[in-house]
Amino acid sequence: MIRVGIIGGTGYTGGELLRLLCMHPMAEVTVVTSRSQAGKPLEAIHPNLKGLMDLRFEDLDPAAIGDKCDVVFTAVPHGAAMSVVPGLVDAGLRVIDLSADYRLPAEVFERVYKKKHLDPRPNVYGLPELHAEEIKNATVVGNPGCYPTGAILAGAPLVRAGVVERIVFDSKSGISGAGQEPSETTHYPNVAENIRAYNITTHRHKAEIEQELGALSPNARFSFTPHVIPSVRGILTTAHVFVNRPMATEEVQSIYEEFYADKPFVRMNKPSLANVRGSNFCDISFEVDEGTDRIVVVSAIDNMVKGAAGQAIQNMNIMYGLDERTGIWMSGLPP
Ligand SMILES: NC(=O)C1=CN([C@@H]2O[C@H](COP(=O)(O)OP(=O)(O)OC[C@H]3O[C@@H](n4cnc5c(N)ncnc54)[C@H](OP(=O)(O)O)[C@@H]3O)[C@@H](O)[C@H]2O)C=CC1
Ligand SMILES: CC(=O)N[C@@H](CCC(=O)OP(=O)(O)O)C(=O)O
Repeated sequence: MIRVGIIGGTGYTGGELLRLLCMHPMAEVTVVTSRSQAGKPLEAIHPNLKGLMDLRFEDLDPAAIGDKCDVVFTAVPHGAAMSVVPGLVDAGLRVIDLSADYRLPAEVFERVYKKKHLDPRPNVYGLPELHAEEIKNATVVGNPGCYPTGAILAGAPLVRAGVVERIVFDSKSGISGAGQEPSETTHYPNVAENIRAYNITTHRHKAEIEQELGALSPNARFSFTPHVIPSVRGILTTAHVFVNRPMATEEVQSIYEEFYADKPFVRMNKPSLANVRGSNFCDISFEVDEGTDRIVVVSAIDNMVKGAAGQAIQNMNIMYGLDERTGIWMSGLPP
């Protein structure tokens, strides 16, 4: 059994890690930390866990966690993770960080997040469909952001094929992406029956998209605009892909099928938030805009699963030599 710790277990992604790990046959959660709820049972914050996990929230003590765990998920805000990760690594633990602290090189992080990086180290970008080999042996994995997961998976096959001039990503997210702390933007009357674009040209996730897709084709250009929609979960991304030569539907289809041939969590399937809710799938489809230089690619993920906790468990499976589907394959054990 892999012994698992969760730092920040009261939050949305911490709760989602707990929900999914209940179903993992090779992992056992042994420690869950919280600054605000230490001493209380998990079900005080996550009533869905009643009768499933007999644990209490604890204070964060890296040495004690080192004795009780093999791997730790840090599910805390940006900037907070890099304060705790060095202590966890010193205690002999492997870390999968759900925040943005280990996704970008320190100098890029400092420019984008306008914060000093306290723990610069080579980053392993935890998108298994692109980086499984590096993830296998990593000590610290930077789990991707939710928007970049849907955007990169939508664009990567055509970008790697060398046909892309430019992609404009237009993404719509459910409000759980903003975390459990209430705010004016998450207040029900401001979300219900409403759609809002924000950080229209400047969202911090553009740097992750540029890092990953730019590595596949250095001259391609990328734009990204996020929106919040009145849903709790899910991100639908429409990628307007401008290509440098005419392409037939059959050619695009075979580029996607080949790229994702052995990637079980990416399905060529009509994307809708309902089809991926609660699952680790990224569904993708496309349409060639005949007579123009545009191909429209659409992807859908659950931001809390493939965009966060599910992908983090997929990374853990790869780090421990398990089938990457273990515990997160909806029909139980992989065949
Ligand atoms: N929500 C989503 O869809 C996604 C989120 N992420 C990222 O994952 C991380 C967690 O997100 P999410 O679960 O939504 O966040 P939440 O705000 O829901 O939860 C974060 C938890 O971290 C703890 N915490 C808050 N501040 C600090 C701090 N300074 N030091 C230590 N612990 C702290 C809090 O628990 P307590 O006060 O009890 O200690 C809180 O419950 C974030 O970095 C987020 O950006 C990534 C992908 C998707
Ligand atoms: C709707 C919403 O507010 N979304 C968040 C992204 C959440 C996320 O998962 O990204 P990180 O892991 O990088 O925080 C935002 O735009 O900041």
